[in-house]
Amino acid sequence: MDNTALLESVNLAVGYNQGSSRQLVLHSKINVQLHRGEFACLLGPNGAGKSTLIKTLSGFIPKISGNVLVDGTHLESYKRNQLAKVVSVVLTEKLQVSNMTVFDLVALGRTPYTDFFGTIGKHDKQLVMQAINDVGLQGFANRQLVCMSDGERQKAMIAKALVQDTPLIILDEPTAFLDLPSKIEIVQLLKKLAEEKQKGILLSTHDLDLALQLADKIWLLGQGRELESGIPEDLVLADGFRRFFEKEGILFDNERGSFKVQQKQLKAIRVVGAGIEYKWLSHALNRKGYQTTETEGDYPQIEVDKEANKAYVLHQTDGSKHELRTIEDLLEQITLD
Ligand SMILES: Nc1ncnc2c1ncn2[C@@H]1O[C@H](COP(=O)(O)OP(=O)(O)OP(=O)(O)O)[C@@H](O)[C@H]1O
Repeated sequence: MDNTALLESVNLAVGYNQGSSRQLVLHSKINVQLHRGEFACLLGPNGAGKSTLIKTLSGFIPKISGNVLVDGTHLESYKRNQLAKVVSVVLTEKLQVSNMTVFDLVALGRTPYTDFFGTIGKHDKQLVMQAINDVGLQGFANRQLVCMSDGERQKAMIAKALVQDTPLIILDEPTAFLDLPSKIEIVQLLKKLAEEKQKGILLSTHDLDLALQLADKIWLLGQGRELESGIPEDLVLADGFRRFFEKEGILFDNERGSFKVQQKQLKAIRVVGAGIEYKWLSHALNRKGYQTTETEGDYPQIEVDKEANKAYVLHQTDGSKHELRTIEDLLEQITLD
């Protein structure tokens, strides 16, 4: 099996040339690899340099130094049309082609395979319609892009990348304008393409939760830090998300794999029980500033008693007892007492 990485950076420095002698170097010594069949997500806070890295890896902006290899060959050695058969790129810039239809835009993805006049054949048309369906834009083929929402246009751009039929696909925040079900659909579709067609797919995203669930590899980028890459679980265990994302008052919960807002927890309360009711009751109490504990003490106690159909039994420190059906009623009762 060919083990050459589809995309590789070697001591890559990325940034911007500002005038004749000034350079803004955002990151240097980036060494990463993306292999066939791999679905990688690039994550990092705002301004970390994700778009800059994506644009450098896909040849849209020049590197500062180091090398980018695409399928083992230096990026600069590719002729434009050759490169278009190896890598398709979806950037976030707003489209300037507003009087085009979805079909016309997606069909542009076939350009590397068409003749001098850009004529597209029956097979190309089928691929275009298939890609339009794959991204969930059934019925939109003849719609003008100007008459579509940002999310729909974003799906059309992804369809264009799909019909380009390249082994490597690089996308900069492709799900930024999509609603949650569409985000999941698109990310799943890209993951499936990586798996089934052995493509290498790299996307930058702020959807940490989706990346944790679906990425084969995560690349973490932060300001002034070296890029760290690995499988999601190893990065969590190495405190990667804490180091790259935590801010004052916002904590990454390594157990759950998600962020939580740090609340001032002043009052202790004992919670006894199990199951989903127990989990969401603790959630509500933490949100209201209670520190929940399972240890007995001189503070109120709540039993989660779903079986007996009373749901929540509150024992106050003065000996009073209240049986409540919802968490909302319970929170009100605690405040009243
Ligand atoms: N053309 C440019 N010239 C100079 N500096 C730039 C240019 N484009 C971006 N920058 C700067 O480079 C840094 C990284 O920007 P970049 O867009 O790569 O970050 P990002 O991680 O993609 O951020 P976000 O999550 O907000 O999209 C920022 O400080 C930005 O201001």
